Amino acid sequence: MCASLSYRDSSFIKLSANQMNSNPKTFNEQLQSTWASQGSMLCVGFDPDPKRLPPSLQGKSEGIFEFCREIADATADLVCAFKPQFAYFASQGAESQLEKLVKHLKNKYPHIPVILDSKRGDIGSTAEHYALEAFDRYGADAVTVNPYMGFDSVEPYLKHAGKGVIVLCRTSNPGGSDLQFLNIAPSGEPLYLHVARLAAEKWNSSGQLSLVVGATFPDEIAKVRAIVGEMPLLIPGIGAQGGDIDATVKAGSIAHRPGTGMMINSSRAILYASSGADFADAARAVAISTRDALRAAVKITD
Ligand SMILES: O=C(O)c1cc(=O)[nH]c(=O)n1[C@@H]1O[C@H](COP(=O)(O)O)[C@@H](O)[C@H]1O
Repeated sequence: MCASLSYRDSSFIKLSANQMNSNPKTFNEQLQSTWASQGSMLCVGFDPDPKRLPPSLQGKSEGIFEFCREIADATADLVCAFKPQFAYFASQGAESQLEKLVKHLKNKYPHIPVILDSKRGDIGSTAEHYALEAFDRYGADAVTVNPYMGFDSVEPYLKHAGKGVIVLCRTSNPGGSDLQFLNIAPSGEPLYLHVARLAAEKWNSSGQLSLVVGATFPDEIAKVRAIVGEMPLLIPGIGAQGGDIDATVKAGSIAHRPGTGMMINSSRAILYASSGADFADAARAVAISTRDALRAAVKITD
């Protein structure tokens, strides 16, 4: 973006409308497109904690929506995807604000895929309804899913052609090791690698799957990448969780396609860059520096 053009200018919005004409259909196609057109692997996450909203929005009837909309408008040219976190809305009874946010994103930035992070996992008949919730009610392009109840709990999401299904593999939290690092019979490999292998070799005939691997575990990202080929990876854990950007990008890169293959998420470090009235500008500044650090890491790796 040229220096004189602000993200608040109408010509900036027209740029997005033009990109709309070449809006590809599936989640994976959208990602391939934003990796290229935005030159970014940054995913901005919306985790709107009511206690951390700027004073002007606290207690306001649509304060959560307004906060997220401002951040989205300030960062839309910097991201490959957006990721609203369901619990932050549901805990406040703010589902209608989540619906409104996704509508805003899809109307104004139809080229940017929206991931609903709800980490659902249940028996097939119930999973069918979680899939309807994500794709029909909220209009998300992709959803995070917990695979630890097995394939019949993942399959209902795959029936929604073209939608992305992002399966937890090696999560970013320390406690993920309690189960995901356990070596399992007969191969003796850790459970998370078994999940990666199932995803790559058995579950992905429709090409809709991605995997979650935490930036806090770069060695594990590399092991997963070696198994899954070019499958997209959602990588949370930079920013507030302290994951190393250079190590993450090195580990998750696809050798012959630099700058693709990863949605590297940051939520709190961007959302709460300032607690004052300048929160959107401050979020933009951190998003720019994060995107640029990711770009620089791609150059080192290339
Ligand atoms: O699926 C996720 O998005 C996710 C998986 C994981 O392993 N770790 C993880 O932090 N997340 C989510 O990614 C976001 C990380 O937020 P920050 O730590 O604030 O950047 C939160 O919404 C988490 O729920």
